[in-house]
Amino acid sequence: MFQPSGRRILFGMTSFARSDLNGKIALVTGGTNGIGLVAARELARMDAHVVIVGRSEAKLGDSARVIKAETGRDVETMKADLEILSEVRLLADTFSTRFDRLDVLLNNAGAFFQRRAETRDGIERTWALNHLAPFVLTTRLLPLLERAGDARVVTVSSDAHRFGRLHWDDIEFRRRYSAWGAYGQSKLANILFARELARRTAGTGMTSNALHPGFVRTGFGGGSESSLSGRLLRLMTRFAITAEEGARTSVYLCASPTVHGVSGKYFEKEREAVPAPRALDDQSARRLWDVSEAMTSV
Ligand SMILES: NC(=O)c1ccc[n+]([C@@H]2O[C@H](COP(=O)([O-])OP(=O)(O)OC[C@H]3O[C@@H](n4cnc5c(N)ncnc54)[C@H](O)[C@@H]3O)[C@@H](O)[C@H]2O)c1
Repeated sequence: MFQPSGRRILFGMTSFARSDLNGKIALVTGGTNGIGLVAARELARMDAHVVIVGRSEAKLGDSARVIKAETGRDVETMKADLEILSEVRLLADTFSTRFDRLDVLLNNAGAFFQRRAETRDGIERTWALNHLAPFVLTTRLLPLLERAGDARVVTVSSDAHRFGRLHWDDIEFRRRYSAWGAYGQSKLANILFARELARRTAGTGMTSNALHPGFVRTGFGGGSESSLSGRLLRLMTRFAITAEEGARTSVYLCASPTVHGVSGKYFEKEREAVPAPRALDDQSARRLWDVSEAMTSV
């Protein structure tokens, strides 16, 4: 089992008073690129013991070296393709063998898919990666999160949730695929999931929040340049903020003392924000939990 070291560094990029995460264990999905890489680096800089998750061993190694070079901190890596349910479960089980608790879980990995495709499990990819993966990873890691006493689960949603709705009768867009429809639905699900997790863990000390990182210049939307919406997305990135800026709200929710005990909320620009009314619907949040359990309990 992991034993924390005793080193302290207090400097960095965030606008809130720097936290000391010495001895805390943080798991960051999508920690090899974009927002997740910056967030992982900042948590490491605050002395957390950080584990990054990615699909490629080589990319994980490169990212760990970058973080080490910039912070002096070692980060651990765990390989998993989060589109595949068995790999999400294996990741949670491997993590649970290595560590006896988890203080910070940053559900950050996500993507936009221009064309409909299914995973090896036969599940539509956007739904599998953006919603079912964080659902399975978090629920499977709940015993470790509970053991931490005041664990934080932070789920990266998007302002795109505002045009999303839950297509209960066709959640995987089998009838007619819309890339933005699928993405918006998954990001709405992120907020409803964070909210329902907060409700279920109320009073335990654990918190669960969701956020919009801003419009961020990252690898996001890569591979969709051939379509009109993909080209538009790439054009618009000129006006986007940097990954350094885009990681701020994630790091804030993972580490700031200001949000200690705050749960079930949605944040933008390091401030609580009001999501779309659909994202505040507790009945939908409960239904989503049941549907997600049913879809992943095979
Ligand atoms: N960039 C934006 O403008 C923006 C806006 C709103 C929300 N977001 C959200 O922010 C989060 C991070 O995105 P980003 O902008 O840093 O994009 P990115 O493409 O740079 O990073 C996404 C990360 O997810 C990982 N990932 C993708 N598929 C995976 C898989 N199958 N298994 C494991 N890991 C996988 C990638 O390796 C990468 O590390 C996403 O959830 C995205 O929906 C981004």
